[in-house]
Amino acid sequence: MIIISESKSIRSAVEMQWNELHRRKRDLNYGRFDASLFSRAQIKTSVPSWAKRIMAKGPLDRADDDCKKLHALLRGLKSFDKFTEPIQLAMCKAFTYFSVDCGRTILRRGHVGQNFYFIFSGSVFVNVEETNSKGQTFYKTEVVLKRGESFGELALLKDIRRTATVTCRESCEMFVVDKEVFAQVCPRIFERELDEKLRFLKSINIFQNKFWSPDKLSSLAFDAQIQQFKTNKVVVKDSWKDEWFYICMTGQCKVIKCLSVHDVRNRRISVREDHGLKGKLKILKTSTISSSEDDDDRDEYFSENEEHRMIDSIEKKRLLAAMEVRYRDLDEEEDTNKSSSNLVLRFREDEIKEESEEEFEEEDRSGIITLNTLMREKKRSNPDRIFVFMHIGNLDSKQAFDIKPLFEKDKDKSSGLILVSNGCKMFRIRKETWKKMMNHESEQLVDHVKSIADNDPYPSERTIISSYLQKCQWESYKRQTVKSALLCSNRFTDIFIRKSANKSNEVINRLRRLSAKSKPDIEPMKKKLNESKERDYVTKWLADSVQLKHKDNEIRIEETITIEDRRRISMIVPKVEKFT
Ligand SMILES: Nc1ncnc2c1ncn2[C@@H]1O[C@@H]2COP(=O)(O)O[C@H]2[C@H]1O
Repeated sequence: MIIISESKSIRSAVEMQWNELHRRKRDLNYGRFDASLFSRAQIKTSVPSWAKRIMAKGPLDRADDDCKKLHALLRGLKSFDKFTEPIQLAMCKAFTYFSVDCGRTILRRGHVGQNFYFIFSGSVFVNVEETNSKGQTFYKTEVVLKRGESFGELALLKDIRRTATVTCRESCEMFVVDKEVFAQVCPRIFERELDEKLRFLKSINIFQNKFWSPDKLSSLAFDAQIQQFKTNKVVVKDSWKDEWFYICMTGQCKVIKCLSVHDVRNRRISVREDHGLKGKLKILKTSTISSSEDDDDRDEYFSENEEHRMIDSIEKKRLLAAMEVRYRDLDEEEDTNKSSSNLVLRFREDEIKEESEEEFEEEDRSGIITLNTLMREKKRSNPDRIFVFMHIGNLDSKQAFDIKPLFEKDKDKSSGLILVSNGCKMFRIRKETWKKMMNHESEQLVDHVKSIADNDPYPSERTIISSYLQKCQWESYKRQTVKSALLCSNRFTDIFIRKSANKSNEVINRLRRLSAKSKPDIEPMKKKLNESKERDYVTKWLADSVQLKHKDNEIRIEETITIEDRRRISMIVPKVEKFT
């Protein structure tokens, strides 16, 4: 028999928020026609009445055909598919049907376990008790489980009390296995899962050490979870704040750093000027970000406004760009053999696609969001700030993600790294479990893990900011050179103005305004472009166009220019061809 607790349980903040939101929605929609009740999704996810009738029979009264029918209904559910077919059929003989309304408590932490549950429809909150720094206990939603997932196995497997409180998030339909049946058929499958986790742990660098006793590894494996993520789903929003420590089992993830331009501007980080542009290009004012060697060198081509304009255009495009940066650490910078082109960041506009509101809703329900949603969340919570998302590396199979937060405190409250799936299976260990375990471990073990953390492959925040600033400088330099090239070549400007007359008065006016200013000397700029190691197409094109000798037919400008330049240059390109 299934007993649902009638008394009110202590809710987590997430749960209360959810209930409040849904109460308001319900009030708002009261009396309205609910089309969702008739949607295909709804029809598909309710337990059919024939299945309920089968489950109303006792196990001995169920014919083989009944079991096969139930089996066909449940096949495809993630948790159910973990079991072998004979076990699945055995469970079909014993399943009972259970439906529960939103807000009810299904099982409570500390109680004796009686059942194991498969969720057929709806979703549940798994709430665990936590203690804050003041010693107060509170409930926190650990995870939201949905259709296809199961819960309630820990108490039955380990013969312990319930480890969490499970409450109903949306009205749920469940298939329930009694503990006796569970004890007969299920443990083997969980043992196999535990074996898989143990084998994986042992294959990871951090755990290959004689100081990890088999017992320690087993308890880590028992507490660990395996999760799968589809492409573009956010695995970790912030590595400093996440309560889990992740290792990639299969597939790959992108490691992304979110920079707030506001913070960048206020950090006094110097930009190394070692890529042929020394002393000339300071996008950021020396009052906000200093260049260590050249504070007094005010020979700037670009004002702060210039930078704002560039950032604004990014903003307008809602780009909050996912960028690619290959970096080198400032500490390594003595190695002058490395090409400065390593510092180039590339916009990945293609990755920022619009999402429909529906998709957004769906993600909210599952609790896992996409990178786009995370970007929007950031923007929404800090509307005055401009964020830049930089792709700083990848996480491949058997690699652990950002080990440092396991040892260090986030002293300066800077944000950590973001992990986004490219399609992956992840292994996660609760940081709390890890820390408790490490407290009792030998110093050698701690040193072993720390030494691995020290070889973390990700650049420091300082390096990332420095690389970003260099990128800004370079983009700005290129933009200014385009401007100069336009001004210097009368013929070019004339054609541009004439041909675009019908298209945009604004552009023409802007060009006229530019022409009114004094023309910069193009020769030093040309020299810089030629000297620069960054020989991309735009550079080449600009250098050549000044001499009116370029061969434009081969130039794939679309691939190489920044978003803002593209607007300006794409209008020019057809005319450029006439020079050949
Ligand atoms: N962090 C978690 N992630 C997913 N499920 C959990 C988590 N913690 C507890 N549970 C589930 O919640 C259940 C509570 O009862 P049990 O301890 O029997 O088994 C537990 C697990 O099935």
